[in-house]
Amino acid sequence: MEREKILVIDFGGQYNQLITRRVREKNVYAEVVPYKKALDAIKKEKPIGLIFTGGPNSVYDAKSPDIDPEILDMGLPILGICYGMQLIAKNMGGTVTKSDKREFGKTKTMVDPASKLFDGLDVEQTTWMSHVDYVKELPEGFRTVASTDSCPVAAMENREKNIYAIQFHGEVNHTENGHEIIDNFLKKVCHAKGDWNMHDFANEAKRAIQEKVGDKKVLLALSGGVDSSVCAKLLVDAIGENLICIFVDHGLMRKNEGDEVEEAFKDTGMHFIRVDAKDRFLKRLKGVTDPEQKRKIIGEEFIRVFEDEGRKIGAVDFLAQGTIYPDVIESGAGDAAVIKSHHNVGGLPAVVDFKDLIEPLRDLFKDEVRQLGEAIGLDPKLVWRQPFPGPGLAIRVMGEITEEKLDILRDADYIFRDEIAKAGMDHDINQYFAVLTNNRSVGVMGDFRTYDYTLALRAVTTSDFMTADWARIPYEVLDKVSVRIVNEVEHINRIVYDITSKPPATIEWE
Ligand SMILES: Nc1ncnc2c1ncn2[C@@H]1O[C@H](COP(=O)(O)OP(=O)(O)OP(=O)(O)O)[C@@H](O)[C@H]1O
Ligand SMILES: O=c1[nH]c(=O)c2[nH+]cn([C@@H]3O[C@H](COP(=O)(O)O)[C@@H](O)[C@H]3O)c2[nH]1
Ligand SMILES: NC(=O)CC[C@H](N)C(=O)O
Ligand SMILES: [Mg+2]
Repeated sequence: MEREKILVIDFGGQYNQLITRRVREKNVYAEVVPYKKALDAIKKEKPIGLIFTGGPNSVYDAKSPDIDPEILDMGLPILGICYGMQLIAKNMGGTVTKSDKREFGKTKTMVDPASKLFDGLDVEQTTWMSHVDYVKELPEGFRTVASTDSCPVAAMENREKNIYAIQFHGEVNHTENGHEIIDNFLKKVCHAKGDWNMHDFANEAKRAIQEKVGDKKVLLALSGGVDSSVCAKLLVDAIGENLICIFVDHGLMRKNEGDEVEEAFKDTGMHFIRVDAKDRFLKRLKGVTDPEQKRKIIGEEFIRVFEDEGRKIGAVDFLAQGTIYPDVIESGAGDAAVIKSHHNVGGLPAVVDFKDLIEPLRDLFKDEVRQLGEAIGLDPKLVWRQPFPGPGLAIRVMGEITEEKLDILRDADYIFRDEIAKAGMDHDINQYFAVLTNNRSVGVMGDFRTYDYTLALRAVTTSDFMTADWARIPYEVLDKVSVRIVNEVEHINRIVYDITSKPPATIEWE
């Protein structure tokens, strides 16, 4: 049976993957397609509808991304968002112009509930806008179905042609009823049944893996974290004994973590290898202080370890990794800016043993990965672990990495995690850890002067790790953590709590 699918046509917007995710949340499968490949993809995939994304350009610039006009005549339901709406207007005979003021942020919007898009909603809505260009004249056959004080056409529709468009971003949470609007498009315009779920995703991912791998061997980079553990389960279900899991103990793990990971996979029947690579990682990181340089060295060294292990096994064609969407986007995929280079993104180095990468989770957000883990029956302890970055404590020791600093950080971090668990907050806070800053300050202990490190505590709440808020940990808990750490861990005499959200900060400090 053909699965219902929505294609999200990418014009370079920041929220494209978020759009696909909103669609998947409504139990309709969706995937992003670059605009240049849209026509081919439509013919091949036979979607039930299209969504055109936003984008940074202006439609009237000659060099801007455009749509193949044939697509607008195929009779497929279309939802244009922002740039996507402007493209529809331009291509169908309307006009788009630059406004003299930018409309940005939450905006009062009057909608017409008689439009299928706004069915069931009140006339007055809050939407989230981010644009300077706007549709000045409607294309023929369209009518206005929403407006704001400064934007006469905040949404338009052509019922006969099943083409709908919104100037605001319905995919972001700041648009009060964005979920309903997208759901209306799916159910009332595309007539989606909405019967897709993570079990289907798992089955298709397994089938794709089997097809790609055949009877060859796959080496999985397994950290014991959520993403690679979900990958391990998916792969072992798909290819059984042809899967070999390599856990690299790079000496940058948290206290006791290496043993815990080994314990978790020991009796699963999977082929599991723990590699002690501490010396080679620390040697390469010696004297390195720049965060991006640390990340690049670690990413490269990981691959070299996998290669060495692959050679020992012989004839391993594929390297699998638990790369997920936020890793990809923050490392600067497509036209997005590089925030930080995640160690596992950027593809394989030019000279490498492996023929290809297998990354079945590349399109998913963290919480979707967890849903998938639950759907395929992964141990809940693994599904609900807090994430831990591949470069490990290397990016939590500011400045140069030494064994002494790593040990200080491990002990302090352990106490912080222990107290959070004792306070029963380990499920409410999505990620929490300590950072050893490169700052020293003067203190007094037992009548003596100390001149020691400042430790920072970081704790955040988030569902997708793309944005995050700092966790409101009660003072009493922070107090306990602080007293314990300065008493139990030598060389820390001052503790600060990080109260920045993401953005503008990131979760990790480097
Ligand atoms: N110590 C390690 N040994 C082997 N592979 C690793 C290690 N650390 C990271 N990786 C690889 O890099 C990928 C990305 O790391 P990342 O930390 O984002 O994911 P994870 O560890 O699987 O899950 P989580 O985000 O929950 O920690 C992992 O999925 C895994 O394939
Ligand atoms: O595997 C990883 N390799 C990396 O290089 C990396 N950098 C950040 N992280 C994790 O990603 C999430 C978002 O982190 P940031 O807000 O610091 O970018 C948080 O969960 C971070 O712990 C990484 N994970
Ligand atoms: N976010 C967008 O898609 C912006 C579209 C267009 N560049 C504008 O400013 O109106
Ligand atoms: Mg990890």
